[in-house]
Amino acid sequence: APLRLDVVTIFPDYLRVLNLSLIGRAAAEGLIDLRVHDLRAWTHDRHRTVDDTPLGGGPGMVMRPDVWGLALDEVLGREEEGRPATAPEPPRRQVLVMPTPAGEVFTQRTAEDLAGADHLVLACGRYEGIDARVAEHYREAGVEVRELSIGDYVLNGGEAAAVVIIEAVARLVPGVLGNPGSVVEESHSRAGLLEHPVYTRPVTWRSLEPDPVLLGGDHGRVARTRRDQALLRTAVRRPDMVERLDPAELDAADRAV
Ligand SMILES: Nc1ccccc1-c1cnco1
Repeated sequence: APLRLDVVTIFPDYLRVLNLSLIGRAAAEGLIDLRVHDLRAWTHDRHRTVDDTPLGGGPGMVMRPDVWGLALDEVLGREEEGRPATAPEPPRRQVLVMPTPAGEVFTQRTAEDLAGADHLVLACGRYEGIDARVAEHYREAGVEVRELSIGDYVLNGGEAAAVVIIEAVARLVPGVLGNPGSVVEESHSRAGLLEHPVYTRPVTWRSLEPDPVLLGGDHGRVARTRRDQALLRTAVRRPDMVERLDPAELDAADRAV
């Protein structure tokens, strides 16, 4: 069955970018079942209100739990407040993903984990966030809830984070990428090093040339040069990654070249 992706947002148009290229084709090929929902469809009032002032005071607005509860019950297929469940049998792995600056950091490992789910529901919060009881309610109800940050910077809402998470996860779904080979050799995955610099023709460009080793046919030397470039780049740009390097893995990478 295709990976089902539901996104709930007050800016559904923001997610239209997902209909392009990779994800669009995968959806067209039935590998992914992407549905975007306007949260306001579940509002009760004429003004279609989704937020209110923070309890305890303070600036900004908080998104209401009652509106989110109705939306997520339906999208998760859960029976609540009188509506029968539509969750498919046998029970599949559902994950409620809530982008938030206060979340656990989303990494390639997280993407690999989420790619193994059957159904991802992404709740995109705006303003100061979604009432904390929403995550609490669904956790208590036994739903796998993942509050995820895509990095330490401030966005206006979860939509951009949702696009990032969906792209990183969807490309891991078998069949979505044309050439599965490219999924393996990538930054942040090969022996914990950054990707080496890449070059192509013309060999000389504005009097700049790549390391001549790359122009020879000695694949062993090319591989060693690339590993050295990856190590140097990682040491300069990501000292945090160098500390986490497992020397045994490095030796393995060494032996592999
Ligand atoms: N800043 C935000 C505001 C709203 C929803 C998500 C975020 C976020 C997610 N990852 C980093 O920031």
